[in-house]
Amino acid sequence: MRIAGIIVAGGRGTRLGGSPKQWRVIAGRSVASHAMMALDRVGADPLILVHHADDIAFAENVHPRARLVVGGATRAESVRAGLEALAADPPDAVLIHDAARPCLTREVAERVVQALAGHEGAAPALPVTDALWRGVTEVEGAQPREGLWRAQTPQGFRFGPILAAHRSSPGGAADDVEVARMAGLSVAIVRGDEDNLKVTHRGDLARASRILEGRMDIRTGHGYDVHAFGPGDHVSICGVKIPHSQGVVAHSDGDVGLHALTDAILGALAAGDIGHHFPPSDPRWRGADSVLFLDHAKRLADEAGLRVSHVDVTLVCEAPRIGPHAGAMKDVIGRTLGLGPERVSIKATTSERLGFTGRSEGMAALATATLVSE
Ligand SMILES: Nc1ccn([C@@H]2O[C@H](COP(=O)(O)OP(=O)(O)OP(=O)(O)O)[C@@H](O)[C@H]2O)c(=O)n1
Ligand SMILES: C[C@](O)(CO)[C@H](O)COP(=O)(O)O
Repeated sequence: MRIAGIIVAGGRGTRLGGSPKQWRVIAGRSVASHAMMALDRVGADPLILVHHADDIAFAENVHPRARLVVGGATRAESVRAGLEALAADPPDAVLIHDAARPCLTREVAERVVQALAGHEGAAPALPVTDALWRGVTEVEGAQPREGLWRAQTPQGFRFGPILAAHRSSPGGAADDVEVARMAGLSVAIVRGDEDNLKVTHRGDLARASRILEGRMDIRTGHGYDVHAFGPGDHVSICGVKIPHSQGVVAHSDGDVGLHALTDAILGALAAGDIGHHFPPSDPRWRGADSVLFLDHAKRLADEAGLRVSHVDVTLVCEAPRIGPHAGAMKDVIGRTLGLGPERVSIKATTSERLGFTGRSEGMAALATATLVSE
């Protein structure tokens, strides 16, 4: 089943006040970006981001796969704009989600998708657990709560029926389930999540931020490598070929910096060490460019849903001098890992002529890598 995602982000956030809530940054990214990533994780494709006409600059930075669509004056009009944008190449189903609900989990979204197998629509909700009253300043009566639910998003639907329902809707519906029900569609209720709150009032941003930060997976790995100097006229360090009076003894290009860094990333992933992934006994890695090893570690991190956020490499040698090449080293590592120069640190030290590095018998490198969940 091909499932598209629509994230409605066209509101003004008047109840919260200040700049529109969906573009505020919590736990490292905008509220809308968290919402978008949640739909991305369940494979929704394409991802439509419906935004206010004034907010194009915010919307452009939300997600690399976002298709931007300008919304309308009400939530229902914004949803309709998103649905119409999909109509030329209709998916089988669509998940419609509030940008203002950044704490959506994969489990809730998957429950909605699974329920679509047997229904035209499905949506998450939580039963009302508090007593309900009617009244303004005094209690005028009790309202039975049995059979009442608090509606959440994403609300999922077969695409054709929900597009037709929105096209024929008179307007004024609070959500897409109401639009669907008015058109006679069946909508299953699936279990929602107390944490899937809609950022609406003061205090909700802080609560959402606490929930997201509590879920964040932050890992650190470290790596260490040594190579002996031997015959040759250059050394490769952190991807940069530096002329030198000696070379290094190694199976690959003997790049201590990239080997230590690759091991640091593998360490954060608890995925063994570089020798496990690229055995020295394997002739394929003879003279290999070590950028290849670093790229492999980055791909393993991507597959685990982790992003390399920062790396720090310390090179230990009496010579060659590292300083003049540190910028080029940062470029190679930054390009391979998708990091800006402010997130790649290259440091160097001599060992005061002590030990094997001090006697220039070889060089060493130490590295740490910090990985965070996407
Ligand atoms: N014209 C509108 C109005 C709302 N929304 C979106 O619908 C979701 C739920 O709406 P709500 O929480 O009411 O957001 P706002 O309308 O922004 O808030 P407020 O009512 O406080 O102004 C939000 O992601 C909001 O951006 C939209 O896409 N287009
Ligand atoms: C769609 C919705 O999130 C379901 O709870 C909600 O109705 C939209 O927010 P609003 O405050 O009603 O605009």
